[in-house]
Amino acid sequence: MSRSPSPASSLDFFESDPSSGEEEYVPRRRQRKVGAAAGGSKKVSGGPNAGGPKIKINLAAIRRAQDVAGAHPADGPVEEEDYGVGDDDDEGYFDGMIGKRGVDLSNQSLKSDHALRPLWVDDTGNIIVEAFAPFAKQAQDFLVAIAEPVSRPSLIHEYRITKPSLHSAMSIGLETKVIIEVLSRLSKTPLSPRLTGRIEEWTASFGKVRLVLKNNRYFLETSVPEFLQTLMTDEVIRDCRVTAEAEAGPTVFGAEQTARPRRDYAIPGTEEARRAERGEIEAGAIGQRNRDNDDLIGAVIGIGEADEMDDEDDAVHSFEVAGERMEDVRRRCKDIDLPALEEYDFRNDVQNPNLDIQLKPMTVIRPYQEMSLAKMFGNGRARSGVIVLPCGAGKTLVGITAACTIKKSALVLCTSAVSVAQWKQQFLHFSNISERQICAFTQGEKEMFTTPAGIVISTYSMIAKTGKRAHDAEKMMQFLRSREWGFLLLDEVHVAPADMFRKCINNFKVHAKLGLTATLVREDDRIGDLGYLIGPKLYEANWMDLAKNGHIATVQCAEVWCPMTPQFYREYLRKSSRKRILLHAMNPNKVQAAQFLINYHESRGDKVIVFSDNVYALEAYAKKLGKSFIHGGTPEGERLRILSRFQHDPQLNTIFLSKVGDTSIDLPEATCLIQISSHFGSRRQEAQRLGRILRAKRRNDEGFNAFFYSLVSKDTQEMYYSSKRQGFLIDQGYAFKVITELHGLESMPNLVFKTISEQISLLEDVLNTSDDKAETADHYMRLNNGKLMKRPAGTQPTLSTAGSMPAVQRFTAPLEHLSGGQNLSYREQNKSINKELARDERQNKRDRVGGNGKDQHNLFKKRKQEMDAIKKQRATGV
Ligand SMILES: Nc1ncnc2c1ncn2[C@@H]1O[C@H](COP(=O)(O)OP(=O)(O)OP(=O)(O)O)[C@@H](O)[C@H]1O
Repeated sequence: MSRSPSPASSLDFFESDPSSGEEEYVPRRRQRKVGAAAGGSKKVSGGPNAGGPKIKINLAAIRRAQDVAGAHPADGPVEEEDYGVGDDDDEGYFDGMIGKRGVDLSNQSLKSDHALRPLWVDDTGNIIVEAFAPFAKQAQDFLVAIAEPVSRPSLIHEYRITKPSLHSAMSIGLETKVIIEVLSRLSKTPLSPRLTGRIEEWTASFGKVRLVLKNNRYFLETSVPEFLQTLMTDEVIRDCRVTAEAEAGPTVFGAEQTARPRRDYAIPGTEEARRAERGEIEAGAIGQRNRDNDDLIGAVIGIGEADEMDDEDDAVHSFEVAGERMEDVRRRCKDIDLPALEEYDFRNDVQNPNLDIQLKPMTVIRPYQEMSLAKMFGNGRARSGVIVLPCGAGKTLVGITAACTIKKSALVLCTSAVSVAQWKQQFLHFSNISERQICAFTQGEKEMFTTPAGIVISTYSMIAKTGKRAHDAEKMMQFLRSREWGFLLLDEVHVAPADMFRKCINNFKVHAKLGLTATLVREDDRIGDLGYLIGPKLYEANWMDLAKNGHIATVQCAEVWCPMTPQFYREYLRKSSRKRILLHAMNPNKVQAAQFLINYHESRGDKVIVFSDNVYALEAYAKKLGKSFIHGGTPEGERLRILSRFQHDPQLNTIFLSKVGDTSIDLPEATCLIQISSHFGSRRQEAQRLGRILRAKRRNDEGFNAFFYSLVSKDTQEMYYSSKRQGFLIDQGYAFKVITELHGLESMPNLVFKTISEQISLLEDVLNTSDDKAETADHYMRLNNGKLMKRPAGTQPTLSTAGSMPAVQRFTAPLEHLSGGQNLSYREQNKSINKELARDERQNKRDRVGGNGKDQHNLFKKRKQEMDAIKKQRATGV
């Protein structure tokens, strides 16, 4: 399945079948482990009752890149991400997993009909799926619900049962008995008692404790007296109790408090909703259908419906906890294995006014969007949790449909002012909400809705801001804090665990929370915190399935190895790590590879985005190759003009973008992406960048492929970071191919840096450049008054950050900033290709209206003649 990189004779290797396992490239970090300590293959012997053959599974080839400790370059600084993300590669979501790595089946015997069953399940909870086996599709639907997908390439998938994954399963209505029974039926070997024991132990207490918001006060509820005892005597939770309640002891409610109905209404935008509207199905029928659907695999292998929760008839004990200690309560409940379930019975909430919002009749949601929402609303209530869908798959519509289902006031948080504008526009586009009912809370807009219920859209940084606020912003915050919200929607929820944003979740009285993301990864250990901050993962789509069905584009990925020139490499080995960054980014062979690929793809009719985190390299490449570029310092008008020309002008087919283009950029025209310098090892950034071409307009053309190239200087630290960055995408099933030679490059006309003297001159430029140019962060933003300033920590660079800033800002800065000296490096851009392009455009315009006299419209000719006559009269006095 894996192969060592070999020279590609030309780009035509992309024509090979992308689904072929043969073509898959396993990154270096994995390769090191293959056949070494990992124990490349394991034997499974047929037991006495097995009757099956002896089977060998090559496990090493499908292990995750993250499993293997790659050599960390001694000089490789790991830069902090935005939002306070640190540098450790950890997988918080997997905390509490049963087994660590690998599938050990040495003591297991095969069932006689094992060939029909798709799963290998070991006693530690690691699962291998044969994606080609009968029932594999149903098995995967089931596994997504009960386990963490670890890696899903074309033929063999890997999952892992973890404590949080079991909690997710329970939260969407699966029962312990069903989980064990279905797993057992799908497994080629009998389940070990150790595994079933663990599953029983870990699911025993789930769903028995609930966190409920009533009349602006939070209560912990349980119907199990021992759990109540544990909660009330726990020192952390005791500390969070509201004192008056503590003295009074817990309240006992009737059984109706925990009744768990089935969903008996249709999710808007679905076929079911349309049939219900036409009166073709009734509520009772919907409830029954959902009962059947909830039994995920029952229809296929004959398991009966899941049992109802057995606590329905018990009395419920509850005590109040302080709203401002919510994070502590949630975390503690998780730590003592009594995770608090948060569900909102919005249909029976009479305290909060209803919001008149529904999807427009023309809005139809896609099957995977419906499936993710069915997990959220499975039992009639709104479960808090996280939905994971690939970039460009339509998370916005999922969020809007959830809001249309709950029909209560909603608060939407996004990462930038651009996203706020996009969310507002999408709400207005897909639903019947009126302008009066929806408002944005950003630096520039601070309107409140005037109706009893409404929607507010804001940014994490706006909400999390500490210190003194402007009067109107403070008033808005008071408004937001003072009321109960039916629904909190968190876009790009992977940012929420960062210190500065956590308070966004705890600051408000919220019933249901939904987090949306494409990349449930962070380079620190905090992704697991989402489990208690928001709720369990409710659904995670398979990127490859969505690509197969044309919902996102099919992408061919490649890593292009560019050898360093001898001169550059000599300096690379001598210099400090900061200078090294510039040297491997500016490697002349890499510039040539970029030029070759741009030419190749432009000639095929592709629109190309070139990403560079390093602004120095970005400008140098773009100027040398005569292309337009955008970074944090590019004025707003110029950005818009370049983006618009990229979309509509057949003459402008390539743009260079810095980090500002990572998110919030919707360019469905783009079909090819080339990365020349990247942000160390961020898996999330790699996936977000790929997301820019997943929306390709032409994705439904037969045989259409988008292309993603990462250019890497060979034998430098870039190679290590590159393989780390690819980890997430490889686990989604993307195969990275290695190109070591671009045939035809040498003979390309106008090849840049062809002679040694040109290369040495470039080297001199790089060596004479100050080390701070090595920074990969695009630290600058342009204010409305045209000045550049350092972007505040924690804010994300976006394509219109400038527009979101106030005209006047007070900030501390060195003296040269007062003289505008800090702009010097950006002044240069005024002479850049961007300016030349603008000049050309003006000239073209003049030519079009006939400024040079040729092809002039008669009207202009006449006007010119009149003006000439007047001038002549004045000059001659006649
Ligand atoms: N059911 C649908 N019907 C019609 N259009 C849809 C549907 N779902 C999504 N889209 C369209 O797909 C495009 C991508 O959607 P959206 O911007 O929500 O993606 P996303 O998942 O948020 O991507 P990213 O993570 O990159 O921001 C949008 O133009 C959106 O209108």
